[in-house]
Amino acid sequence: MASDVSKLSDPLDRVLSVEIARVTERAAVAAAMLRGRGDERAADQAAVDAMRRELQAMAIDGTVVVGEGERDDAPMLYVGERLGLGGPEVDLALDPLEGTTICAKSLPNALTVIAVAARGSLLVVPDVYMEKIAIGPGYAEGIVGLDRTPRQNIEALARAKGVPVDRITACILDRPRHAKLIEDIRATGAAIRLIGDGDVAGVIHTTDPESTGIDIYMGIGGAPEGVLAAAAIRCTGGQIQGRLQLNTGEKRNRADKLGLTDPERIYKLSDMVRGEVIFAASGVTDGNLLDGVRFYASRTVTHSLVMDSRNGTLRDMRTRHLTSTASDS
Ligand SMILES: O=P(O)(O)OC[C@H]1O[C@](O)(COP(=O)(O)O)[C@@H](O)[C@@H]1O
Repeated sequence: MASDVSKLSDPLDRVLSVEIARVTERAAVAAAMLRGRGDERAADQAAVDAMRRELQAMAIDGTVVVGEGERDDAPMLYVGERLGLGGPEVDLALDPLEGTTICAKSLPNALTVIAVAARGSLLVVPDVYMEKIAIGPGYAEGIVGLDRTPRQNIEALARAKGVPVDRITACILDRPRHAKLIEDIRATGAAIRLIGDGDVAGVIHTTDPESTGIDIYMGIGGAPEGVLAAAAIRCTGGQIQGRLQLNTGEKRNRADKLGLTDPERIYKLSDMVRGEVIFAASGVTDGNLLDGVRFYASRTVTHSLVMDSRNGTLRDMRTRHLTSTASDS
């Protein structure tokens, strides 16, 4: 089947946008069974196994473009792996457990995440760091950017939002590399929500500041997570920019091989996601936008967001799984 965007509106693909929730739900249940056990690897492996099993059973011809790593390092869900029973040719960007440490410590905002797009429409990035900036919908294009200082960005956002700077909250990963960024933002008077992990959630939180209290995401995290976050922003509206952190020859070579030849390039949303996309995330632990998995005697309940850029839908889904089927995947 052809992979152009128009084919993504056929009936089979409409089913896909709901079916994809099953993939993140099953991964979330598997990871949640290992919440708070202090074993990051086990939780991640459980999520990987569940996600892979569900993807294998779908009527797609999927290729992992953002996954668990290179083929040699990742036996499953590696970049380039083909998944599915056959059907529309799609790119898969996934993170079976975004926030492995969060899950192992049972802290907020661990997610399972996937984005599905027509083949060739997602930016393929090396597994390096990416500097990111993101804001939610409703602002003029380009009011913030990686080519500006933190102060310029915070002040521009406050002006656009019509509030004083001290009403703005930025979300940043709590890392030593962000010491200067944090200092610069605090100097403006803005507040900072420091998160231990999980910058896909951090970016998504900017799309609903009234619920999450987060207006802007800034800082350096994983490049694969940047593409996943961009897929979500493509569905919700909003803006994101990313710049790969190619500070060694080896990293520049890896980027070069993927055709990313300019180490200074700022990637915009339209560079990272070049077409329509379906994005799904399920909560593993409780968070600002998604509840974690709830286990009861007879059922397990998952909470997911499924977004589809083709029709601008955002489904906020709670799914009950009979206990006998929720954990047997
Ligand atoms: O922990 P680092 O090296 O600063 O990397 C940041 C990246 O790690 C995460 O916090 C969590 O990633 P994992 O789920 O792979 O542990 C990402 O959200 C973020 O992009």
